[in-house]
Amino acid sequence: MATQNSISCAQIQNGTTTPHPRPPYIPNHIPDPNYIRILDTTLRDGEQAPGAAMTSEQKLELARQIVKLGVDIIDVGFPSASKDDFMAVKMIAQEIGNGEYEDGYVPVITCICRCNENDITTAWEAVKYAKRPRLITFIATSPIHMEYKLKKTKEQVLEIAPKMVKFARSLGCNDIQFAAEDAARSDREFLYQIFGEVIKAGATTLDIPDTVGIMMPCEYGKLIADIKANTPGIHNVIIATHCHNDLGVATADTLQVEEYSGLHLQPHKALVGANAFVHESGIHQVSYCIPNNVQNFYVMNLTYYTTCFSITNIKVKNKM
Ligand SMILES: CC(C)C(=O)C(=O)O
Repeated sequence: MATQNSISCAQIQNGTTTPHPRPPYIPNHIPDPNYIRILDTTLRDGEQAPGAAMTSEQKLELARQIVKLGVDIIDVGFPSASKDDFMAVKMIAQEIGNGEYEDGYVPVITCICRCNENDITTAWEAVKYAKRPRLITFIATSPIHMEYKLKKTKEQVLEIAPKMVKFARSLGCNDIQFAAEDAARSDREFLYQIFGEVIKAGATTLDIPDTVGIMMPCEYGKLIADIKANTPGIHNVIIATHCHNDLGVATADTLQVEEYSGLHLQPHKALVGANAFVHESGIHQVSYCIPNNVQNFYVMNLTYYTTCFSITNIKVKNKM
């Protein structure tokens, strides 16, 4: 399978390509504070872009290419969406999820499911064939989504989320990513509360999506920082970012995320890299920061990884 490990922030900062040893996989903890897990969601969120539908065979073929990048986690579909997507997840879990990278790492295979028993059971039936299966279960937490899409109150959502995480656990899944859909437009206090509850229920990763790509970089960075500072039990889980590019600011958002994670952009990145708009005569000096501690953090389909890995994974979503 893959020919190289994932990259570390030190590598990005130095612009080197020397493989950084991948730490052992523990669902809710990354033993090396300088290591950042990469989740590729081309086959799930990428495929949800209008007009981007793939057959299960095409998804399997693409999954065979994606693993060559050495990504840690692959989000491969939405099994409840269709029989074919169920098949795609199952086939990828069986083949790719039982393979091994050259460094001995077995990639995590994941898929999404709404916070209800049917979706979770269906998703588990599809993904459980992988050696390292993960479920991403999500529910909307913003007022607009809860009122008009879910037609549920905050209290109901707060009751459902931990209950469904426990349900997923009861099926035998010990790697559960909980996503607060539309987190960017959600009430902060509510986020701290629901995240605290799903951690207690057994979630191993918290996923904080800017679902409609609405946030400016400083706002997204502040959201992550606030969640880190205020969520009970946050040190027992991994934080996952998930930026959409609807306003064309996913790269900029990622740069802010960069500040909190200590994961730095390669200097030659077009437009935003340290070398952009700088010439050799030496009059433009650009400072470069040393990474902070980045324990328990990973990034997901961020645009500068799309540059590193040549994955195009930008999607347009219908707005609620
Ligand atoms: C379901 C979640 C993870 C999502 O894709 C989003 O909110 O953008």
